Amino acid sequence: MPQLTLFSDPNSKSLALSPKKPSSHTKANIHTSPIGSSSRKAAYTKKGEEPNLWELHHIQEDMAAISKKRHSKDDVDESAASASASTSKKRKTDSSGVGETDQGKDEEMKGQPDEKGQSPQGGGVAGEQGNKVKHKNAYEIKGKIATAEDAARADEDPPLNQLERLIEKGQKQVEKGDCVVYWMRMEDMRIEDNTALYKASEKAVELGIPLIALFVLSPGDYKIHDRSNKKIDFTLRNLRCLKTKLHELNIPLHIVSYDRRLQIPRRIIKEVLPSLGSNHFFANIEYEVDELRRDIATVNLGRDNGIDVQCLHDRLIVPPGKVLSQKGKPISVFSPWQRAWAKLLDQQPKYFDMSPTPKSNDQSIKSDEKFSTLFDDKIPDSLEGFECPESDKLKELWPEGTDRAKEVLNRFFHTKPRKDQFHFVSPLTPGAEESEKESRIAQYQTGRNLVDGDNSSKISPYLASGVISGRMVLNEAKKMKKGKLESGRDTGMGMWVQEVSWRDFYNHVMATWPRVSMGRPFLEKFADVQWETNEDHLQAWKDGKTGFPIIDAAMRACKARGWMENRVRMVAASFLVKGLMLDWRLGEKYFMESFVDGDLAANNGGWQWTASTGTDPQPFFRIFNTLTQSEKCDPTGAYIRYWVPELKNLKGKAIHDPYHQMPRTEFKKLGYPEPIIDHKTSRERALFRYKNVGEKENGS
Ligand SMILES: Cc1cc2nc3c(=O)[nH]c(=O)nc-3n(C[C@H](O)[C@H](O)[C@H](O)COP(=O)(O)OP(=O)(O)OC[C@H]3O[C@@H](n4cnc5c(N)ncnc54)[C@H](O)[C@@H]3O)c2cc1C
Repeated sequence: MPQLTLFSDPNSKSLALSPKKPSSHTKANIHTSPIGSSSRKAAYTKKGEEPNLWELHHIQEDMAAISKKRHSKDDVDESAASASASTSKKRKTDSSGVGETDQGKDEEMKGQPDEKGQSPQGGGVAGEQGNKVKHKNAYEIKGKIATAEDAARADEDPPLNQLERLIEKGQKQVEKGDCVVYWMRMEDMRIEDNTALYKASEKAVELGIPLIALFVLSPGDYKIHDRSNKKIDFTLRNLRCLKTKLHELNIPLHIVSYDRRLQIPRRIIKEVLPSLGSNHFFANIEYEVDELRRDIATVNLGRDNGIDVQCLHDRLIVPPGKVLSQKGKPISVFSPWQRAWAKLLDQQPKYFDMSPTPKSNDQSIKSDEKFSTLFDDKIPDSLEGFECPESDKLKELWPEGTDRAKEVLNRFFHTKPRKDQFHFVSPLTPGAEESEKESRIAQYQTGRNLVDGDNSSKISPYLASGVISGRMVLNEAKKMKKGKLESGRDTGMGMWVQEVSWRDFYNHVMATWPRVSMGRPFLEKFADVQWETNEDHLQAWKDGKTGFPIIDAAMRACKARGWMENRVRMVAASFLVKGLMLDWRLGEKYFMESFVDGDLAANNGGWQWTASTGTDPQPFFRIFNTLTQSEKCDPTGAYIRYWVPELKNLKGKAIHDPYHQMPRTEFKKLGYPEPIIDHKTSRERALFRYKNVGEKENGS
C-alpha cells in the first residue's frame, strides 16, 4: 500500500538526483511550481522558509481526486498512466552485511544474476512507456508512486528524524488546562502496556486533572490508505471493547470523525483540544510517512497554540534508529540486523519493560458539566464505504479485545496444532489439547510452512492493531523459557521470535528509508522493470480463478477471512509478480484492501522481498515454482479441497495440478479454470525482464 498520493514535491523539479537540503530550494520553487495555484502557494510559508509539506500534500490530494474523477469518466488512457510515471535515475542504496534470509530458503534457484543487465533507469509503472492501450490496473496505483527524486529527498532527511528533532527542541511551559488528552491511533488499541496512554495518565495525576481518550475516525484516510472493510470492522469492534474498559477507569472515549484526513491536525489543535480545555496532548508515533508528516504538522500547530504535543515510541520492541551496525550505520539486511537486535535486547533489558496501566479518573468526572457527556459518545456500527456485512462471522474468526488476543497467544504456546483450523473457524474453538512438547510453538520450525492446520500463532491482526503489544508477546515468550529470550533457528521458539523480529525490522526499514512507503522500490535499479497490464489476469488472481489450485485457495481464503498463512502470501505474491508479471504495487494494494492484519511495513516488506526490489530481497533469479510450493505447503491437499470446492473430490497429485494430471474431458467437468499462464514461459519472461530492466523480450 504505497502511501503517498500525488506527492510530487515541487522542489524536485530543480533537484539533481543526489538530493540537497530542502531549504536551499524553497524560494526558487515557489514560483516555478508547475501547478502554481494560489492555494498551492499558500502551502508555502514566507520567503526562505520550509514548504509546509502537510498543507502541500493536502492540495495535491485534492488534485488527485479531481484528476481521478476526470479519468474515471474516460476509463483510463495512456496519458493517465504516464502522468504518474516517474522518471527515476540510479540512486545508491545502503546495504550492509550479507546473510541468509529465512524467507528465501525454499525457493527454486534457477538462472543467473546478471549485473550488467541491471539498468540504472527507473520509473517503471504498469502501463507506461508510451503504451497506447487502456489500462485500468495502471490507474489503480496512479498517484501513489512518488518520483525517485522525492523519495531520495525523503530518505535524505526522514520524517521520523524531523519529528524527533522537533520533539527534542521541547515545548515552552504551557498552562495546566482542564484535562490531558491521549490520542489513540488505529495501531495502539489497548490499555495495557501503552506508552502514550500511561504517560498521559501520569501527567493527569501530576496536574490533578482528568485524562480523556480521543479516537479520530477518518474514512477519507482509510480510503487513501487502502484499509480493508475487515480491518475497519475489527477496529470498531475493538473500540467498543476499549470504551467499556476505559469507562471502568472513569476515562471517557471521545470519538470525532473527519473525513478529510488532512484537516486532522488543525481540527484537533484548533477545535477539539480548545473545546476540552486541554493543553497536554499525547500520542504514540506511527512510522508511515503520511502519519509522520501529520504528526509534525500537529506538533508545530500545537507549539503555535500553546499546546504541548508529546509523540512517543511504542509500536516496536526496539524503536527505529537503535539497531545499528558496528560502525553506527542503519542495517538493511535482515540477518545481521536480527543478530544486532537480539544482542541489544540481551544487553538492554529495559526494552522489555512494559508501561503500567493508567490510573482511574476521579468518579466525579461522570457528573462534570464539561466531560460527563463524553461518556455517551457513540461508536458507529460501520463506516460508509467500509460496510462489513460479514461482521458477525468475522467476530468469531477474529474476536476483539486484548483478553482474546492473550488467549490466542496462549493457545499457540501451550496446545497442539489441529488439522481443521485453517477453515473459517475461530482460533479459540474448544477441543485444543494441551501439550508442552507437541505444542504449536514447539513444532513451529516445520509447522510454519504448512497451511493445513493452525501451525502459526494467528496473532497478526492483534499485533497490527496494537490490541496486544510486541513487548507483551515477547515477555510471554521469555516466561516460557525461564526468563531468557530464545532467538535463533534451532528451536521453535527461537524461530518464532525471529519472525516477530521481522515486524520490527520492516518498521525500522520504513522509518530509515521512507521511500518504501512512497511507492518506490528500495532498490531503485529495478524501478523500470517492465510490467504487463493484463486486466483479466489481475482479476483472476484476485478472484482465485487462475487455474493454479494453491493460488486460488489462498486468494479465496484471503477474501473470506481477511488473512493468509505466510507461506501462501509469499507464493501468491510471487505468482502475481514473476508469473503474471504484474506490478507488485497492485498486489500490495489488494492485500492491504483485503487483510484484517493489513500493515504497511510488513505488507510492503513482503511484496518488495518477493519482487526482488526490497532490502535483503529474494534475488530476482529465484522464482517460486507454484506446483512444488503447493506440494510442500499443502501435502495432503486439504487446504485446497476446502477453499476450492470444485476440486474437493480430487486425490493425489491431481489436487495440485488438475489440468495436467487429468484427462481433458474429466478436467472440463470440474468447472475449474485452465491455468492462465505457462509456468516455464512466464519464468523465462520474468528472468529476461529483471535482467534487462526497461526492456521487453520482443525488443519493445
Ligand atoms: C506479500 C506479503 C504480505 C504480508 N503482509 C502482511 C501484513 O499486511 N500484515 C502483517 O502483519 N504481516 C504481513 N506479512 C507477514 C506474514 O505473512 C504475517 O505476519 C503472518 O502470516 C501472520 O500470521 P501469524 O500471526 O500466524 O504469524 P506467526 O508466524 O505466528 O508470526 C508471529 C508474528 O510475527 C510477525 N511476522 C511474521 N512474519 C513476518 C514478516 N515476514 N514480516 C513482518 N512481520 C512478520 C507478525 O506480526 C506475526 O503475527 C506479509 C507477508 C508477505 C509475504
